[in-house]
Amino acid sequence: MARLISGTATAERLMAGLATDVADFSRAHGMAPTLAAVLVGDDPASRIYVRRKIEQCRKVGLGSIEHRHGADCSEAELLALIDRLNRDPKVHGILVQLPLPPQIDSAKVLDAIDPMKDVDGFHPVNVGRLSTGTGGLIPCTPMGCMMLLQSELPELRGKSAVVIGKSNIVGKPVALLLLEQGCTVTVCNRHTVNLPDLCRQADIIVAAAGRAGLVRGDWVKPGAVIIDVGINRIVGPDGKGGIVGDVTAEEIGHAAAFTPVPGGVGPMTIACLLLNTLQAARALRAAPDIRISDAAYS
Ligand SMILES: Nc1nc2c(c(=O)[nH]1)N[C@@H](CN(C=O)c1ccc(C(=O)N[C@@H](CCC(=O)O)C(=O)O)cc1)CN2
Ligand SMILES: [Mg+2]
Repeated sequence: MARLISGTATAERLMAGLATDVADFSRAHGMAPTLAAVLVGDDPASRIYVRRKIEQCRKVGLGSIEHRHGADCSEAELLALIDRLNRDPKVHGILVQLPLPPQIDSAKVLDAIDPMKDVDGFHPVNVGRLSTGTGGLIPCTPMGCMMLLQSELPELRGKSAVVIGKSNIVGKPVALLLLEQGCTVTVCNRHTVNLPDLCRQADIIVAAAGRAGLVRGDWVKPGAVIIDVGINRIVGPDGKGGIVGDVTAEEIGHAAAFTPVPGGVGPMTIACLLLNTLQAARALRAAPDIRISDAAYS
């Protein structure tokens, strides 16, 4: 039977360690690392995720500020808010919950966030740092994927990995992180010719295509490790709603290990966001002199 890699348990352990580190930071600097979470519009899932992020901040002792705007918020208003948060020395991390309403250019908004406060790791400076392996803030879901994968397979050098999905949030950054660890990476999408054959050769499959049950049992090599990033809302034959991943979980008993949905990568996303907020606060404290806006750092 394949081992279940619990994101819920790993996230809890990560949060327990974080609580200690956050307390140390707060004691040393007389202020808690603080996250500003920006929610625009009324997408129900986004509201739940932002609420959870704020709750989890409280659990580990991080400060948090929530900024809510209606669905009719203009791009200019949002950019003005980002500018204020960039300049606010009491804010160490800025997160703009995605997706944004259609009148707002998401790329423009993400580009406006100070890269040192970009705790989602979506700013082009952090994307560039990731692609050159030169540090920066790493996107939360890919970081969570790597932590879960390495808890099962500590040595990744020489392993073959297939990533299904090329999104900026998951597919591309996770492929870069795998490359950095010495994997041979094939980045695919659900239209890739011979996708099942490519998967059958892989030691690692990261499924991030957003298609319920896309990866079937006979696509999986015995002993492979499967990281399922899909979050697909479905209605079962009994009429009840639920969430499933991109992998047909009941068919992969011959894998070595897999992340479940729910309870796999999802909980790690928020834990890694908290970790990034602490990292950002530390980096800002370490480099106060190069920041024109932070006169309050002493
Ligand atoms: N600014 C950002 N926007 C979005 C991100 C992101 O990382 N930054 N990722 C997703 C949403 N997301 C966090 O924001 C997120 C998604 C899912 C989970 C999670 O814990 N999922 C559960 C199951 C789903 C549920 O219960 O509703 C799980 O997998 O166990 C956490 C965070 C898009 N937007
Ligand atoms: Mg948009």
